Amino acid sequence: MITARGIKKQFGDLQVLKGIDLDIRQGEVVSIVGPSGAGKTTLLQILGTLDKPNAGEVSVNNIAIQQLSEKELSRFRNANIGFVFQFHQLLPEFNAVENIILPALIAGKNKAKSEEKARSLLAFLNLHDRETHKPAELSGGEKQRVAIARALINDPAVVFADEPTGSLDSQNQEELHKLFFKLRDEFKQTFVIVTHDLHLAHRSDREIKMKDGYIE
Ligand SMILES: Nc1ncnc2c1ncn2[C@@H]1O[C@H](COP(=O)(O)OP(=O)(O)OP(=O)(O)O)[C@@H](O)[C@H]1O
Repeated sequence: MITARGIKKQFGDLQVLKGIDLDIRQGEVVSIVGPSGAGKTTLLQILGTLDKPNAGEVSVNNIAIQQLSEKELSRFRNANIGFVFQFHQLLPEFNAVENIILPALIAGKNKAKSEEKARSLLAFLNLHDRETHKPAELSGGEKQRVAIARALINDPAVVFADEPTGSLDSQNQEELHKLFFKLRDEFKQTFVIVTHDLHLAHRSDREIKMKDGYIE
């Protein structure tokens, strides 16, 4: 479902990715682990089409990313890819439902239907009583679950998550782990997760270990 071949990336003189080949199948929870500076986030950004490699090719759902124009790429990304970051990046002035439906509105979907879907996602995430709460009125774990609902609103082929449990305590980390696996089991949702959380990595379907710009 995601194929990367010969990915290289450098920033100035620094060669961060030195030739990465990778295949990710639908319904897999894949963790990318490795020491700080190994290139994990850089790889995630390239797989997620947020950054371009200096060499190599990425395809998502059989679409070769480098062949898309910038406009086609943003449309493709919004429709096919969900993102979850360490810090939720919810908009403070919007409530949970309003935050979740933003990618759907950008994709031109019907507002009422999107709200209905946002509410059912919130119910699935055990947040049915938080629909009208703004981010400041939610706990860290709740904010992260709202961010996951936002990532899922357009039924993405894949969700990329960068340290999604990094700002959570162990109980909330555990809840988020369970949620990833529940979404995989019930919806065949694919996740690619950069993490220092080894408990999560060990429970994943696959652990990809990076070191110095290579996969070990
Ligand atoms: N935009 C950039 N410009 C210059 N250097 C960068 C840029 N992004 C990343 N780097 C450098 O590339 C290297 C790899 O960074 P990356 O964030 O991919 O590592 P990482 O494995 O995710 O590390 P961590 O676990 O600390 O988040 C680091 O040395 C970093 O400083």
